[in-house]
Amino acid sequence: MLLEDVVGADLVLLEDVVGADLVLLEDVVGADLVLLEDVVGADLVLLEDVVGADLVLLEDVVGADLVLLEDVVGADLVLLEDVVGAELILKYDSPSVMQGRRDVNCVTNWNVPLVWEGTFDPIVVDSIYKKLNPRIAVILFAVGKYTRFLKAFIESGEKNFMVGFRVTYYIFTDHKEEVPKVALATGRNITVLPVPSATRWQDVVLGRMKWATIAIDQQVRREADYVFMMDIDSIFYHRFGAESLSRLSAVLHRAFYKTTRAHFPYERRPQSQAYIPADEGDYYYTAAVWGGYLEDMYKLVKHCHEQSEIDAKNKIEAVWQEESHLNKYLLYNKPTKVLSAEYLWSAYDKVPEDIKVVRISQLVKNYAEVRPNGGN
Ligand SMILES: CC(=O)N[C@H]1[C@@H](OP(=O)(O)OP(=O)(O)OC[C@H]2O[C@@H](n3ccc(=O)[nH]c3=O)[C@H](O)[C@@H]2O)O[C@H](CO)[C@H](O)[C@@H]1O
Ligand SMILES: [Mn+2]
Repeated sequence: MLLEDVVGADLVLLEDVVGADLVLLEDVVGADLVLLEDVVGADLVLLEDVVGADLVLLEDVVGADLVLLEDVVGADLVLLEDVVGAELILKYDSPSVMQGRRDVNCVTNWNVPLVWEGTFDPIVVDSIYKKLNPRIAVILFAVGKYTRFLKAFIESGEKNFMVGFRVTYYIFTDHKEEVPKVALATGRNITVLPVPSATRWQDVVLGRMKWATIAIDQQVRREADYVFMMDIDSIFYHRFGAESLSRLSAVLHRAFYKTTRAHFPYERRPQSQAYIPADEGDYYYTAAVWGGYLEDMYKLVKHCHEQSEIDAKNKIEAVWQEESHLNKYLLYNKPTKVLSAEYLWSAYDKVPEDIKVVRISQLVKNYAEVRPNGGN
């Protein structure tokens, strides 16, 4: 079975290929979707020079000795589902020491990656983490009127967030009846957790540190290897994959990544535990997307919760609530990966030249209408 020089098709579909010795797909250029399904009994399944496909999906490949992916370039995602019994070999161009992004810095001054589109091969990265098959928890809050954001967040997450990995969305809400039924891929789940209603939005955002600490202690620790914390008022538009994983990964806030510390909205009052002196600071990180190894995340959320309790006793609330405490923590406990603002953009802002893809973006919302005490 041979398919060669397929150029410009939207969909290339090979289904129910039974009993062929060799299944060969070669020079498939510009297809949106390349789908190989129910290939039974072939000795060798070979995908070569598949260029520019959005998604390459191999499903139910049974009884092949070898599945060889050679020069599959530019796909956002290569997904192998129920490929049973075959040895998988990935072949790709030799990585270059000389070529790469030149328009942005790709490493921090403590020598960890600063992740941008073009600094990693998504297929190679995913295949590394696939072997570990990590369980990924996403801790979310949908309190009060914010339940309206759940459906689009999860539906778009299913298409773009850690596709092919095991993911559980832990949703803290005071309106569990408003959690939508969303079709999830295999290995993916939703767990709903109760949280009290709030009269101040500040209590919800700051309280995220407390409830995450409790949830990890009581449940998540047994069920996940990595934890992400995310705002719910966002939509995924593009791949957000295993390149984001590390012990502690934080995202550059889109509004401040081109400025210097003098302009960062850190907590500058020494009375708060989140205080950062004027001549200190690396980056300004958003509290709307961040993640890491479960125990590293636990230490972080617990510490920030305790710091905010001390603040409360002293009758002070950090200027940007949990985000201020997060920034303080990350200044003295450096993240092991820094993700560019691709990992959280906003519909409020134009996308500049250096942001090649918007992976997830905050929605425009009517703050006064959606928050219990209005305003921002
Ligand atoms: C891009 C960015 O930097 N975002 C930060 C900014 O976001 P925003 O101004 O977008 O804050 P927000 O209103 O989205 O609140 C943060 C999150 O808390 C939850 N929520 C909030 C209020 C409420 O009544 N119910 C509810 O469920 C919900 O998950 C929401 O997404 O300011 C917040 C408060 O300082 C947080 O630091 C956010 O991370
Ligand atoms: Mn938000």
